[in-house]
Amino acid sequence: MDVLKNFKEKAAADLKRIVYAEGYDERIVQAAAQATTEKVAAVTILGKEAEIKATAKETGVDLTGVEIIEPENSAYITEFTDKFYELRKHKGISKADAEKAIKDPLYFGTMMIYTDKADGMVAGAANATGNVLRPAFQIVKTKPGISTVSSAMIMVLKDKSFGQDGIMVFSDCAVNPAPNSEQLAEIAATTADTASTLVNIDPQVAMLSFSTKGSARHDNVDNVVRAVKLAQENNPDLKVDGEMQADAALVAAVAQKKAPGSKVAGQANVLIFPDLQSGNIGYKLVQRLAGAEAVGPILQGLAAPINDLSRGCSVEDVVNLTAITAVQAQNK
Ligand SMILES: CC(C)(COP(=O)(O)OP(=O)(O)OC[C@H]1O[C@@H](n2cnc3c(N)ncnc32)[C@H](O)[C@@H]1OP(=O)(O)O)[C@@H](O)C(=O)NCCC(=O)NCCS
Ligand SMILES: CC(=O)OP(=O)(O)O
Repeated sequence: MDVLKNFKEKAAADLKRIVYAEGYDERIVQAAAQATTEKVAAVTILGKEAEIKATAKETGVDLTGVEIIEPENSAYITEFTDKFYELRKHKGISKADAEKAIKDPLYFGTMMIYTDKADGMVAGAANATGNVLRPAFQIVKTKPGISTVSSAMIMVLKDKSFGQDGIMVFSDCAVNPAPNSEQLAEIAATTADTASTLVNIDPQVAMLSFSTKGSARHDNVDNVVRAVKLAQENNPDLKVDGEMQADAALVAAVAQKKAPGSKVAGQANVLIFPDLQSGNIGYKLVQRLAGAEAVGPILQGLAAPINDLSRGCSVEDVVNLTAITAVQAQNK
């Protein structure tokens, strides 16, 4: 299964408008040209028009068909400022604070989505994750029924014996530093949904720990044990089990010894990490040491698709995440 080709084909079938907030980054300008040529999305770049055009010239890319908006000089400033002020005035912000925030391309781009001027946003090539997340949390907020936004990484492994034909989904690798049991249980269910709707995986969810079925005792283990119970109770049809170590989740022979009788152990294709330290470190190790392609982080649970890039991203990574964001917008 060529996952990324699938996303691009789906995106091209019903073109969505995706905003790039970081027009000052060369990779973003190149990606805008590529995504437009490949018909992955209709792209709007935010930033200084003269600078963006100069970057395009220097890097030899053609921006025909790409929309460029300068937030500071945009006709939308008053509308966006008023809307943002209404959304955040209970937090004590002034109109001047609202206008200052809205001139930041990350807030401006998020407000374009909120006001239906765009379908999704991709940012984070030049910004830390927190900067991309804050406007999303403050403006578009969560989908009905979801309280915690989290993230999924689609891992395309070289060894096709793992996951579903080498495809696995990891979470949470980007958002919640220390999820409690309720949040972990919700992250498990949301990630299973992402796995089935975005990559057509029949989810088998392992909730990871340094303990398998009571082999170790610690408060951190108890947090995962409670999360497993909640995830099972709240989603009776979901194949979810734990707490288990990564080897028990992935290797049938180990699963037989450590978690006999588990319907998930040994064949997990969705891995839920107990916290952000393990999740972020875990995906980067698999990416760098096992040569896996790591697509994401894809934000899940937001009311509209906004996705964060790693600052180490390539132009191809930006185009791939654009395709995924566009497909999320189609599924919205
Ligand atoms: C996500 C993050 C930016 C939240 O920032 P914060 O300033 O600590 O969060 P706050 O507690 O002040 O919350 C800000 C708002 O976001 C909301 N929020 C925070 N986390 C949320 C979540 N997971 N889902 C939904 N809303 C969330 C809060 O409810 C709050 O809303 P409000 O202002 O309307 O009351 C922070 O948790 C973070 O930095 N996470 C790690 C990101 C990271 O560095 N990842 C590693 C690299 S990918
Ligand atoms: C997802 C992630 O780790 O992002 P960054 O590398 O930008 O911190």
